[in-house]
Amino acid sequence: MVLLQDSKQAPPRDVVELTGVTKVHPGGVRALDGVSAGFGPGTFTAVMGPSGSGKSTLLHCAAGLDRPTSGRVVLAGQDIATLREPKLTAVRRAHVGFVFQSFNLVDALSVWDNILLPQQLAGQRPDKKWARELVERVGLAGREKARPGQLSGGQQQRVALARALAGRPAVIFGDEPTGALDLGTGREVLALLRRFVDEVGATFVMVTHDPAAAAWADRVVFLADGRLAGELFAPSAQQVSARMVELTR
Ligand SMILES: Nc1ncnc2c1ncn2[C@@H]1O[C@H](COP(=O)(O)OP(=O)(O)OP(=O)(O)O)[C@@H](O)[C@H]1O
Repeated sequence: MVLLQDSKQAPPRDVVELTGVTKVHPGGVRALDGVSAGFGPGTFTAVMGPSGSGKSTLLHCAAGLDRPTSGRVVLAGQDIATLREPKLTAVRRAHVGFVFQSFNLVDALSVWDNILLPQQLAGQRPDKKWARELVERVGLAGREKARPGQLSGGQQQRVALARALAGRPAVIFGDEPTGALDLGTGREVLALLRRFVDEVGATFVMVTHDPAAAAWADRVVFLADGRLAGELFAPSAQQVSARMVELTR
């Protein structure tokens, strides 16, 4: 995991840095329009904005799932905006973890094999000691042999979180990671995410529609019409809601 640097040293470089990122989708929709934003190591950022404001597009461009039309995206020290396949996939597999709303676990594999799968796909030797620690940290010790279908939604998302962290990625992106969970279970998953940021220095960037979920972040970045529309630091859910009301007016 990323170790936070001594405060006397220069501030740590952002693990992901977008500069003037514009994305025009096929059909001419300008989903992002000159967005510049950085995500520092050991930080938890929520990305919010009205429907269609460009949140998913931002996440996809920052994670190397999509290429911007123009601008730079530096991920773990490499400009990925112009990188072609299969190099882009290699960078993504080495440095990025994902947590999705729908968990995206492989039902034919056990919990343990799901957690190790991304490292195996990346051709890395799985770090089993770290994977065991992750299973414990997410509260699933003893359930390693279970299939995802035998687990509750909250447990499945905890497996997905362990899977995202198993390769010690520079950054983890979450697309509505609590969107399919009930309130209490969602809160448990967010508390876990928060602990991974605070205790092991993980870097987490999450798109959400939920002000209560965003309030777990250190920083909330707002988008409107594909442009940055301000940010709030360690806000309450009420402050996030108030800002969203302003943006949707
Ligand atoms: N693959 C695509 N092809 C064409 N247009 C797209 C594509 N993906 C997104 N768009 C358009 O780009 C704009 C931004 O979409 P995006 O999904 O990034 O917004 P969002 O803020 O994540 O929305 P939501 O909150 O509804 O998920 C929208 O107008 C959308 O219709």
